[in-house]
Amino acid sequence: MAKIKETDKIVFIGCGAMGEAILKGILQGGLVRKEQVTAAVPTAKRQAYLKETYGIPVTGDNREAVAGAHLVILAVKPQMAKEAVTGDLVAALPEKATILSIMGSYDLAMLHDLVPGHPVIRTMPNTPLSVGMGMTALTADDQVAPEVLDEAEAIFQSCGETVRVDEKAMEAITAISGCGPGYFFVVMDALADAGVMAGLPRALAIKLAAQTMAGSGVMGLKTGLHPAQLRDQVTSPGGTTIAGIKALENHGVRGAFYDAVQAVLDRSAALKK
Ligand SMILES: NC(=O)C1=CN([C@@H]2O[C@H](COP(=O)(O)OP(=O)(O)OC[C@H]3O[C@@H](n4cnc5c(N)ncnc54)[C@H](OP(=O)(O)O)[C@@H]3O)[C@@H](O)[C@H]2O)C=CC1
Ligand SMILES: O=C(O)[C@@H]1CCC=N1
Repeated sequence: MAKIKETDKIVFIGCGAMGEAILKGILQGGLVRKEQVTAAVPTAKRQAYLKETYGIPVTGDNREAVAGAHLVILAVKPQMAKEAVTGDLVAALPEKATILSIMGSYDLAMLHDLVPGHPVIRTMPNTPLSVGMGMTALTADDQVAPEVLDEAEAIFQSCGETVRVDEKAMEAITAISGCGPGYFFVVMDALADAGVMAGLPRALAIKLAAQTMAGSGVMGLKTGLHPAQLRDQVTSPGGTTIAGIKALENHGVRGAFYDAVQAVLDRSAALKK
């Protein structure tokens, strides 16, 4: 894993759910010292929380935050990008600063318009980053120095897996791993509800559903087997699991995922306009 120089300053513009997950990962993983990191968020409450929890410098002034920055992580909602990254902020950026965006539906061309003249990296992380199990895709323009891209990848490797991709894959990746935790929490909640219906206490039903999802995911990763083979291992002929799977298929579970992914692609395209 690439190292980040002790003299390099990393700045978060916006530090909510995802920004904090990345911040926690790089501090806990020892990738950077807390003195190297600065966060800029507008509300006093969030500023106080980040300062107290992580001991990092925090400010409400985005321009002040980027002074001396090596890497600027844009972790605001895409709808807030133009408000957060004003012309004044761009003027205050050090000439060599690289911009790393985690904003969904914000492509490299849009990033170049936002931060003209700076190398840009586009990423799509996900919330399991906060427990060291993230999945992050990265793509960059050819202005990004290879060592800076390595450092950017190291940030996300400190809290999960990474993959470098062509930009054209980013929207589909958003629909699978970026939004995926949302789908799986719906499934977890639904399975737990069904357990409650079958008479289990709520806390036990949630634990059974969550550990089963986590264990199945790890099996998929560790065995390298096709999901259909893993499903077959659970499914005795004439047994109980196949009865449950038939009910799921009757309810169109596969079609529901095709539709979910298509809905994200459509929404992403609409947001770009
Ligand atoms: N959540 C997810 O699963 C994923 C999110 N993303 C992307 O990450 C980005 C952030 O999402 P998420 O963390 O969920 O959002 P949050 O709403 O949790 O965080 C947004 C942050 O931006 C700050 N902010 C708002 N306006 C400004 C401004 N003008 N200047 C500086 N900071 C500002 C907020 O500050 P304050 O707290 O003070 O209001 C907050 O800290 C989005 O672009 C999203 O597409 C990508 C992958 C997954
Ligand atoms: O819903 C969103 O906008 C972000 C993008 C990927 C996951 N969450």
